[in-house]
Amino acid sequence: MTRVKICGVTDSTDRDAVVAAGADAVGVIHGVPVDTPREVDEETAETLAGGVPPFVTSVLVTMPTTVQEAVRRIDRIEPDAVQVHDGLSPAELGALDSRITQNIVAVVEADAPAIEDYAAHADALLVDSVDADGGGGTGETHDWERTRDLVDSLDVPVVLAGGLTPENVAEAVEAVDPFAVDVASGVESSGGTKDHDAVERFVRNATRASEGTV
Ligand SMILES: O=C(O)c1ccccc1NCC(=O)[C@H](O)[C@H](O)COP(=O)(O)O
Repeated sequence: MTRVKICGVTDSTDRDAVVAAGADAVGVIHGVPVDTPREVDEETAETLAGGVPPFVTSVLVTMPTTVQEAVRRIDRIEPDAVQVHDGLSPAELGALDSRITQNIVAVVEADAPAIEDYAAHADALLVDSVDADGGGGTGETHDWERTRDLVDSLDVPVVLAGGLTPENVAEAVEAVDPFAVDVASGVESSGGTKDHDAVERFVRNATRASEGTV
């Protein structure tokens, strides 16, 4: 069963629509030193994460430069899980793990070196297409074959992200068989605003593909 994370919600209307569509996880982006319409301020991140109901996972997506910075953010926002893009080494992820109760999702590029080191210090890996500044939300796909190899070889759950849409997610699920799929720009009507119909189609198409009912 492939789970679904919808990333980069910026208001409660979109958050609630994502939950109503049946997503397993809702991503809230805060503390990223890149220009993105999906980032919210700390107070909004706290409110959005706090409004995610039981049995759905709130995920803080962030790019800390130190463990201390990450801990402070997580303590304030109190998400169910944290997704760390860039900035922290595998050893620093291990240090972070010892200071928080949340699961850590480490973001890697499919062809990055030392992926096994990140896997050893994280609860899950998210394989993404990353821009020059290390940020996500690129809308670009990457080599799904490589991600499929990681699914087969690693012990941790592997999440597929990057350029997914309601139209290609079924093919992606069939090709990679990931633990979860993740999307941000592919289900938007404009930057930072979710298209609720696209969110529903994404969740439906991912779920049906993983159940083999496409
Ligand atoms: O989405 C962003 O703008 C972003 C910026 C900086 C760090 C992370 C970001 N997104 C994280 C995600 O988990 C996205 O869902 C993932 O990168 C896929 O994005 P997309 O290709 O737009 O579906």
